[in-house]
Amino acid sequence: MDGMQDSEAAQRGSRELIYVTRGGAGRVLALGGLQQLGWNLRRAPDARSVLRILNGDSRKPHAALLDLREGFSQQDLAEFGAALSAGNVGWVAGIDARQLDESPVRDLIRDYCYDYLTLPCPESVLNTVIGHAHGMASLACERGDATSEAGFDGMIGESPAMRTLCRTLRKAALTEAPVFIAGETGTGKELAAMAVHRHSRRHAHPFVAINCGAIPHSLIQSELFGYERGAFTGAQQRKLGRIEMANSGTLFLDEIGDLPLESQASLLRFLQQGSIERLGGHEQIAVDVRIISATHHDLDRAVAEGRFRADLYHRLCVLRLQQPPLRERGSDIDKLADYALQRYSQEGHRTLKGFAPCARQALHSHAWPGNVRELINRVRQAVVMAEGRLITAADLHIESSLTTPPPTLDEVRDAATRAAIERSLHRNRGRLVDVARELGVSRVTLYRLMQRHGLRAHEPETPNTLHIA
Ligand SMILES: Nc1ncnc2c1ncn2[C@@H]1O[C@H](COP(=O)(O)OP(=O)(O)OP(=O)(O)O)[C@@H](O)[C@H]1O
Repeated sequence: MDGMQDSEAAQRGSRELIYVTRGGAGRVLALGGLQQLGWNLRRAPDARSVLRILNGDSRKPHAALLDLREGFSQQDLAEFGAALSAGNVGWVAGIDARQLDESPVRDLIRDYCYDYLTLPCPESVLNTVIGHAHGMASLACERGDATSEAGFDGMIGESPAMRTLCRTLRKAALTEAPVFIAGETGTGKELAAMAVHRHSRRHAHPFVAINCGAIPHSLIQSELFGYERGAFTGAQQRKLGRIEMANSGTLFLDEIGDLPLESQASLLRFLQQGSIERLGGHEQIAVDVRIISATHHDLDRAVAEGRFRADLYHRLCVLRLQQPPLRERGSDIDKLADYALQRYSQEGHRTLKGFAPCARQALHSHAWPGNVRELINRVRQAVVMAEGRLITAADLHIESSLTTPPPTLDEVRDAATRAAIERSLHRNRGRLVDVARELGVSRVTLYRLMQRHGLRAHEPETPNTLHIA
């Protein structure tokens, strides 16, 4: 541990305070009074030291004071992201007033901090503000413990993948950083976004969702930014856009990958300026929203292919979460099925007792391309259609998957080998020497494998020949 620690206070179960500073010993001494107030003070000069402290005790709530008055370059600030979103920490930035004009400092405060203070300030003020930050971090921990059985904020699931996700969601709720949720359709991205909002300090303000993929391109600008009366034919009165409706709260941009390039530029401008202009309006309107975005498309690929702006991508993907597909969530499938049965049981005409063994087996052999949404819909339909006391695989309409047995390990290995050789042949334009080298096998082995998998070596490509007429 760097710096000081009041062991007496620690024994009393004092509150943890991380003090991040590049200032001299005097800075730390100036906070000495806080130890008497029950703070266990630990000094960290950089992001790595913060992570080291949190790794030791990641579940415990901490307050942290990030004293930005001296010694931090822009690069240092950029590197703080991971540390500022780790653990259960309520961050408070300490700055001198002029620093509020510096956009890296403003961004850091807005995205990650519970509050900020201009330093120096009276000890009582400091104690109150970091006390509140610590209180918020403690609340997040309590929620975590209380909901570990039933999932996070209504999200059913206790699989390792869901536990990891819920831990990350709780941390995300403690910050203001833009969150990007990736995941297949129906995995619960919107539910996760609502959970972050409800557990954030914006919870008393609106949560506004917009599905960028479901709105015609010609209407998306007016949906997002609103319009003034007379802005276009048919605009008979002023209409607020979704961004403005979400003021002080959270805006959930679903299927962000479908946002047309024109709207991407306008959204980026809004994120940079913190203000919007309604269509047909001339006034800049300041709007304060936290952005959570999601998509089931591969956004990295969309950036690489020029369909999504890289600068907007970096603005949106500060905290990146991955929503696991249902097929990777093991016993969560049973829990979700039981939950859906309980929820919709009154819709059926007879009292159902649960799932027959064949239904349980079917639930686990199905690939769930539509994930949780598909599972809920199938159970709901089965509740209505079931004729016995137990829901069967046939009631769920997934019996066909039972007739296809899952692949054996040998089959999986064979398929992977064949695919790897095919890809390498393609990459190396059929040159077997290079394919063998790339795959780490001898040429003889490669021939043998190709024969076994029915692969033919096509003619290696020769350089283009120039024909002169
Ligand atoms: N863990 C969960 N516990 C309970 N219900 C869930 C869970 N995950 C998803 N659901 C339910 O599944 C349905 C689909 O969830 P949601 O709309 O959040 O998915 P999505 O990933 O945003 O889908 P899409 O990509 O199609 O927009 C909703 O009815 C939601 O309530």
